[in-house]
Amino acid sequence: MIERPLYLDRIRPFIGKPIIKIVTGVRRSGKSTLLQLVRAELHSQGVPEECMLDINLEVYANRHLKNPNLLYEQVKAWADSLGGEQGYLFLDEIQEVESWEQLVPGLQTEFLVDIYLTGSNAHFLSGEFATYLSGRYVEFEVFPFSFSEFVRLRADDGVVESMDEAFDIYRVLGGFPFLSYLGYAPDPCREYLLSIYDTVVLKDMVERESIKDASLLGELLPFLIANVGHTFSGRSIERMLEGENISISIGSVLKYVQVACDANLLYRASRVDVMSKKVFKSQEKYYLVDQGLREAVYGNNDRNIDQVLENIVFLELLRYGWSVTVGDKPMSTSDNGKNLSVKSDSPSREIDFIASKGSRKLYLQVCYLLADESTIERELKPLEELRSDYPKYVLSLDEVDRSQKGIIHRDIRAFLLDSHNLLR
Ligand SMILES: Nc1ncnc2c1ncn2[C@@H]1O[C@H](COP(=O)(O)OP(=O)(O)OP(=O)(O)O)[C@@H](O)[C@H]1O
Repeated sequence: MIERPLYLDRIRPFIGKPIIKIVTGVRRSGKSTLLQLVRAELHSQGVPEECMLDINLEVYANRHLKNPNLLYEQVKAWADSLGGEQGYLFLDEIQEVESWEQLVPGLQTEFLVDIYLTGSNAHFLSGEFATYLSGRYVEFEVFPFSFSEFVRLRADDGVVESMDEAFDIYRVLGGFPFLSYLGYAPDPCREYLLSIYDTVVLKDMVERESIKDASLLGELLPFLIANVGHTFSGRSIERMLEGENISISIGSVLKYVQVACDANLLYRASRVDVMSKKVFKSQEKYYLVDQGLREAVYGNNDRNIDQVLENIVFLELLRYGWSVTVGDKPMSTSDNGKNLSVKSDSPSREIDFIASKGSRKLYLQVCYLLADESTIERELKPLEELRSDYPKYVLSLDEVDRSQKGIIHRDIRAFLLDSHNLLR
């Protein structure tokens, strides 16, 4: 098991404080394991085992605890036994408990225990949840491994390889932690990733949202996954699917896309005019929570390398808490706006990502190789024309440094390995 300082550093200030800690994220991204890391940290600080109660509500042996009254009784018995010592309560897959959002805040106030919950995001979005827990929780979203976590895990597993070799695996198979147990062998990894995909679709989308036409969703999702990083509109998708004899209304497209976002499968980057800050409706781009899922569902990660690299950088920015939009028409503009942006369709005018975090901002272009003068011009020009003191990056797989005119060129792999310093 590798440490995940990216998340632990964020959770740490809240440990022992009277606020509920909720760990969300796509299935199998490492939420339960993160809670184990929190427990290990408490342990190393001298918190005795009996002061921690860990209940996984998906385990068969705990099925009776899905009844909130029985869960309440069990927590009460444990809390009473602590004789005034601080208790730490870990409830894994809390959505399994009926009306959990009514139970949990009461546990905190009645027994003064420090509470940690996990569940997939889709389950934390209900109106009920907001009513009962508003202002009483902090949320931490866990993503599959970043490239640097992936490299750390490979090193822990004793694998000796170059950064390029490691990245070639990562950009195809992605960062789901369990893949290391499969030795990153392509076929078993593909099967494993498809099983995650199927579970997310079935449990977090179809069942939860009571989607009647699951087969339509099954047709739409692979299409969206194939097109990550491309500009999207409900109408363009409707038309393209029509070409394949699939009939779907714009309303259904938009609804299904939202459901995929709620399930932490897709992430939206809206497009903004860098000058006016106007948001262009329906010209968004979507990215997938993990590029390995794209390879499993659609394939072609090797061929569609530009899209995959964009996806990797977008997710890295989210991991570090940046908000990301797509930037349009950056000609002769200055930048006081918030958010990160994506490319427009007029090549010389787009900026792949505008990322914002508090008062910080970054402009980033992502491409495979700055192979010729026209590519260099296309990628660098929009940044050159932007009058801004914020850092401007061009990220590619070139090893030759093409930094110029205030634009920092970085090898994507090196950027990702240094993101703890650059993006924190
Ligand atoms: N930090 C880590 N180091 C090594 N392996 C990990 C790490 N985190 C998770 N894993 C492995 O990945 C798999 C999934 O992890 P985990 O069960 O924590 O995910 P989860 O998000 O809680 O899953 P689910 O959504 O199904 O509840 C497990 O096999 C676990 O051992």
